[in-house]
Amino acid sequence: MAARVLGRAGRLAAVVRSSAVRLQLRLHGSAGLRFGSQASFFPPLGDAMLPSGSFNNHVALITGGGTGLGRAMTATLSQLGAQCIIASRKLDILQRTAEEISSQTGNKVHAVQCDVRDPQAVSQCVDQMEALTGLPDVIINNAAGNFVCPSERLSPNAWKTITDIVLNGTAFVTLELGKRLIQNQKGASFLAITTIYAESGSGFVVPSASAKAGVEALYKSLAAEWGRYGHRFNIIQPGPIRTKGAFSRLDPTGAFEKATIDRIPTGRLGTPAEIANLAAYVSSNYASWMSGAVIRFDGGEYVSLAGEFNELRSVTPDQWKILEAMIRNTKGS
Ligand SMILES: CCCCC/C=C\CC/C=C/C=C/C(=O)SCCNC(=O)CCNC(=O)[C@H](O)C(C)(C)COP(=O)(O)OP(=O)(O)OC[C@H]1O[C@@H](n2cnc3c(N)ncnc32)[C@H](O)[C@@H]1OP(=O)(O)O
Ligand SMILES: NC(=O)C1=CN([C@@H]2O[C@H](COP(=O)(O)OP(=O)(O)OC[C@H]3O[C@@H](n4cnc5c(N)ncnc54)[C@H](OP(=O)(O)O)[C@@H]3O)[C@@H](O)[C@H]2O)C=CC1
Repeated sequence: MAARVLGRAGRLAAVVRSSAVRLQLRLHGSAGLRFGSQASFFPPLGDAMLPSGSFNNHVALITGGGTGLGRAMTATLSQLGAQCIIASRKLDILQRTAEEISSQTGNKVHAVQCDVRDPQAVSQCVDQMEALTGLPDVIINNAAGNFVCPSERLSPNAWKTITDIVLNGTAFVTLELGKRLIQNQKGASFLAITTIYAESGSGFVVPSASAKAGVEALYKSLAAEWGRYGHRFNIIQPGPIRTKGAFSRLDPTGAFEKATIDRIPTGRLGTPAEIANLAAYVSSNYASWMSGAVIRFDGGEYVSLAGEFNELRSVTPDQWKILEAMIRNTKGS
């Protein structure tokens, strides 16, 4: 019996060896299980998750709240009762978003122009906010700038532009509000939106990776320092979620979308409504014991990219029979 199995394994191994070049186990080819079909196991839900009224009597500031993920977070917080202030450079876009969300939720959304790179503009934005709503209970640092670019093509101003928006902008908003909140003895939840590559680093988005890593250090540090003032600091690292702002600058031709989805274990991109629900939870009183947390929200993309053997997902059951036979057939080292 054992001899028969070994004989069969030997023949299978010979087949593998003789066609090694042709077969190459097609690790990167289309012979393996197609990824993406598993998305049906993980359908995104769009409704607000928290009980209605969870943010009644709360004021929330969302930077970059006029578009993309910031807009979705604003819509969810507003639906849950918050009075929101959205701030960024383009007042016309902010005003349109504010009107649309207000008319849907019945809760006021204020639009305030602010370039977060300019500390004076940030201070004026907070003045305006204090006059409109008072100081906020919830601050979401979501504004960002990014584009893919080989690092040897980056000018000093390109580097400065991204790091100014992402790291300095987040710091200016956080410090200005933090100081005023401390002075007024008012607690607050601060949330920063970073990326999964803030942790790993990534080529071709080096200013963004460096600045987002700085944001994470800032928020973890302040979580430790400012808990005594009633302030919580948390971080969400999103994986790919389709927005015009991100995809037009990171994958302008759409050439990388399929490969991106193929490596995500849940088989799909995230949705703005999903991250909005997470941001709402983290910013709510239901999460009052959460501080200093870094929450990766990426459908499994990070671990999928990290594991050295994960490409073996492409090996078919028939190929596994051959591989297993070869491995079992090996004697000694
Ligand atoms: C499906 C697969 C792929 C998708 C993967 C998706 C997710 C994976 C993880 C994603 C992480 C996402 C992180 C993000 O942050 S996405 C957010 C993107 N949104 C934005 O960027 C919105 C705001 N952006 C802007 O306003 C501009 O793009 C800006 C950042 C360039 C800033 O605008 P502005 O202040 O007007 O700056 P400019 O004067 O235009 O430029 C300043 C400086 O930069 C140089 N520069 C601009 N663009 C490029 C480029 N494409 N390449 C190289 N250099 C560039 C520009 O020339 C200036 O430098 P000078 O030296 O010439 O002065
Ligand atoms: N979508 C994705 O797949 C991912 C997104 N992220 C992060 O999510 C967040 C939202 O990105 P997303 O919604 O996709 O992209 P958007 O481009 O839609 O959002 C970026 C926002 O930042 C604002 N902004 C840019 N520069 C400034 C500035 N100098 N001052 C004030 N506001 C500014 C923009 O408004 P305006 O132009 O009016 O200033 C815009 O509303 C970002 O932090 C991004 O890094 C992270 C990982 C993945």
